[in-house]
Amino acid sequence: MHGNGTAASSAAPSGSGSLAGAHSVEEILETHIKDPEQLREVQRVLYGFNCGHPVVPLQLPKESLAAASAASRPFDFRGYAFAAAPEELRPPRVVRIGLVQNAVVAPTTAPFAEQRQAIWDRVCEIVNTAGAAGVKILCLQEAWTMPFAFCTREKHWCEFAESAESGPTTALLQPLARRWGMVVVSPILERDGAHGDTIWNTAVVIGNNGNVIGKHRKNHIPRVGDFNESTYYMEGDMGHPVFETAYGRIAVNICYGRHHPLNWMGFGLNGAEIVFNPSATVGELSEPMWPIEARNAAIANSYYVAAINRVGTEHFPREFTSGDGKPAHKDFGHFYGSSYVAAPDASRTPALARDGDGLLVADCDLNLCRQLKDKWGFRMTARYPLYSDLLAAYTRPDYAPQIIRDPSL
Ligand SMILES: NC(=O)NCCC(=O)O
Repeated sequence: MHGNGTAASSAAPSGSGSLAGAHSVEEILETHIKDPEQLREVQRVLYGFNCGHPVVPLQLPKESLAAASAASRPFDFRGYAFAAAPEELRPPRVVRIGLVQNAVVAPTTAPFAEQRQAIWDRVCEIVNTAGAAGVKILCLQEAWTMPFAFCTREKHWCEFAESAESGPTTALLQPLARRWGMVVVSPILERDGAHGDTIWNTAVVIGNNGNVIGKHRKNHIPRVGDFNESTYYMEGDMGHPVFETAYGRIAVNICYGRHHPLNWMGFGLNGAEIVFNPSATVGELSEPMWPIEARNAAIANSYYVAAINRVGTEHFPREFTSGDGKPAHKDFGHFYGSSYVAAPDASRTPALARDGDGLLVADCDLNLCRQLKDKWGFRMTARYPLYSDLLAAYTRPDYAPQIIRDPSL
């Protein structure tokens, strides 16, 4: 499945965040299923077919592949193309999107300015590779400018928070967006100066002209395991905005929101064609959910989903606990990368590596969204007034669950 046009690195040492020595589930399947017909059938069932075959590898520009290999550290760089059926009245609407997963660079004990600068430098290298490869909408991982220090509950990490509209990270990305004519989705820790310096987990959407189109604040804050994010910020207050960009209508469902089907639905009702899901999650907690949730959302809402996860293990200077019976520890566990794109027809790309930085490029024909709506009719067969009545009743304090008890009990 890796096929042409990739700069994937060679066999992973086991114990480095790899899967028993492999970079990905796909690599294990390809290595061990020797019969091509059986491999194709496994791919069809597990990864879906797009227009009758597995999602096709994309020929990436040679110069971009060379840039990825020559980067300060090489990264997993691969591309795939989703097609739609030809239509008589509409031309294809193909947009090239990019997903970036990256490990932090400097140790978490380094001065904050040094940590942030090292991440900025690394990610800008990848952003420029994406731009040169023709990516038109790029999304970075959750809270990309910092270590995911929310496990610690220590407040000095709040220093990384900055203005969405005029902070240094937005200023850094604006010229890159202009240079490449690329929309950039930049998930950061936001400090809202106009509202008493409150902090949010926010994705800033920078347009292809370098302007800030808008922002979205994470709707659902986890309270699970070491994800002690509620110590830092509250649930977002911006609903389910969809951003109409030069290349299509996009939305951002930040990390833990992916466990909430109604959150995905909100972006769909507002007309999203691509929903980015920048995340930070670890193997022990959520890995079996990862290949399912984004894909299910793409199917149910007739849009593309770009699922992006942080990668690597981040060690913190002081021990922390989270009241879950685990002994005090200094790391979250391994962020397992494995970013991928899912399409509304139930097909998906293979994942980026579990154990290293990566850039995944995907050509998405947006015509596929309406084609799937026409085929399956989920928007028409949904019973919104029925759900609306249920939710209205459920949110009242006097709600009684609709349970019909077996009278013979
Ligand atoms: N960043 C974040 O919300 N993580 C929560 C864990 C998960 O959703 O898998």
